[in-house]
Amino acid sequence: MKSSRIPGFYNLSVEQRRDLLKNVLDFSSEDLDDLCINQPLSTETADKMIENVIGTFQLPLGLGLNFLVNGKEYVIPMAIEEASVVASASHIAKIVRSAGGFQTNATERIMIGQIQVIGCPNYQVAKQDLLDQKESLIKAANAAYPSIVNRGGGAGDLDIRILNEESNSKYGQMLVLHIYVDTRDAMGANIINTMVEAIAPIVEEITKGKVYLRILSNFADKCLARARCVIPPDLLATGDYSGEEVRDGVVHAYEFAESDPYRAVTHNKGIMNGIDPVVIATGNDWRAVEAGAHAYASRHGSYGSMTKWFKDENGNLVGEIELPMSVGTVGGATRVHPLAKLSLSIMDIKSAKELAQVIVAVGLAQNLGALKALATDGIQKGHMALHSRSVAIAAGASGEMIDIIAEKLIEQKEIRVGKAKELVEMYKK
Ligand SMILES: CC(C)(COP(=O)([O-])OP(=O)([O-])OC[C@H]1O[C@@H](n2cnc3c(N)ncnc32)[C@H](O)[C@@H]1OP(=O)([O-])[O-])[C@@H](O)C(=O)NCCC(=O)NCCSC(=O)C[C@@](C)(O)CC(=O)[O-]
Ligand SMILES: NC(=O)C1=CN([C@@H]2O[C@H](COP(=O)(O)OP(=O)(O)OC[C@H]3O[C@@H](n4cnc5c(N)ncnc54)[C@H](OP(=O)(O)O)[C@@H]3O)[C@@H](O)[C@H]2O)C=CC1
Repeated sequence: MKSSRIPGFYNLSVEQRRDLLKNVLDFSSEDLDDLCINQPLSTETADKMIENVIGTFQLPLGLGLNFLVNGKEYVIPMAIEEASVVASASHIAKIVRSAGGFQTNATERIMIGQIQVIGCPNYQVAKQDLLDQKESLIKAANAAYPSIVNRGGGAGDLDIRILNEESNSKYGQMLVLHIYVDTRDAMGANIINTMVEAIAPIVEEITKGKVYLRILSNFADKCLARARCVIPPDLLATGDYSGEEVRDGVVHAYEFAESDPYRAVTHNKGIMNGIDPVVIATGNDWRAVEAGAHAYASRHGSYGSMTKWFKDENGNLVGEIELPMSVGTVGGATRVHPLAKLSLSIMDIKSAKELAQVIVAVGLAQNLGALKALATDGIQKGHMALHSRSVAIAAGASGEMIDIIAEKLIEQKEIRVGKAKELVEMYKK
């Protein structure tokens, strides 16, 4: 990829955008047309993916542009129904690339499997007996899934917790075994679930208790991805607002989210506006990512911001994000849904670790996009202007009428379906 900076991409027609993409990314016309125009997910494939299929459900697939992450150019496929998200991500990526781009890193991709044991005659003894058998339990887990070991991953460690030990606890005692598994480029749910189910009988034998749940934990706090950006204030100036004013507004917005869960939830929704579309476009499990991200935002006891924004000693705006990111470049639907394969090739992603880092960079950009708008003109100006086309369609506009009605809604500063219906009726007369 030469550059992800493609000015005015949004002014082109969909066909022109596809043509440009073919040139930039070296895709054959047939490949792209097959995926985008001809049925991208066939009913036959869909019928094999889930149950009781009657069809497929489509979402718009747009491209987040201008992303520079660790010095590499990325065009980011985003599958989302909400207007202004893709524009906003591209807008901030354009600013951040002028400041050197996003810097990212990630931990090893260690996922956690849980085994719940109830009714141990002595929980402390059971815990010690399991720890004494640690090596053989890990060996048994790996024997249940040798291919992940051959790929350089597999179970590497375990630990034990006893829950509800206090005598006044509302619930009964239970022992929980955590097994830590490097799942390489897979999200790893099936790998982990196979392992925990395989070792459960051995755990029962050792603890003399009864095993109930054996399942992956979506609180993937050992599979983290991080992104950071440092932006000189002059790059943030907009309209009548100086860069310093925008920077300070963003920092105040962060402090609001950190101080108030009512604001933190909305703030974090804005972050997931960027994260979910990439997770969906790559065929990953967005429920797993959502659950993990919100739990991580509560890890200090109260629900807070998934990002951090502050002013550094040189007056720059610094943004940081760290989230669990249990995504894969293999497994699940990543290699089944044709558009997921296309999305991974558009980004030229080589590993799950790389994908995780790009995703959190998009989340950080999206958060700044929303905060910059909120701290200056307000969200309605940019967001509703772009949403006006959906409002026109909802009111019954079609074809060339859509843009005409949308423009009138913006002009008259009344972007709502009732008004659009009136305009559609007038247009038809
Ligand atoms: C919408 C913008 C970007 C306009 O912002 P602007 O300053 O008018 O943009 P611009 O015309 O100066 O263009 C700057 C760049 O933005 C991109 N861009 C600009 N327009 C387009 C377009 N039509 N299509 C595609 N890309 C577009 C494009 O990259 C362009 O560069 P160029 O290529 O021209 O050199 C800005 O107003 C914005 O970012 N607003 C925020 C939008 C947002 O956050 N939407 C999310 C929905 S609201 C929500 O759900 C979350 C929230 C808000 O509640 C979260 C929270 O509370 O924290
Ligand atoms: N709580 C949750 O989140 C749950 C989620 N799920 C679902 O599980 C699915 C994800 O499970 P997952 O185990 O990732 O997927 P899969 O079992 O579909 O795929 C993983 C397999 O891909 C193969 N593989 C090929 N190349 C690599 C590589 N480089 N690194 C790692 N593995 C590779 C491996 O098999 P081999 O070595 O044999 O080739 C590996 O076992 C998702 O669909 C998710 O929705 C399911 C249950 C619970």
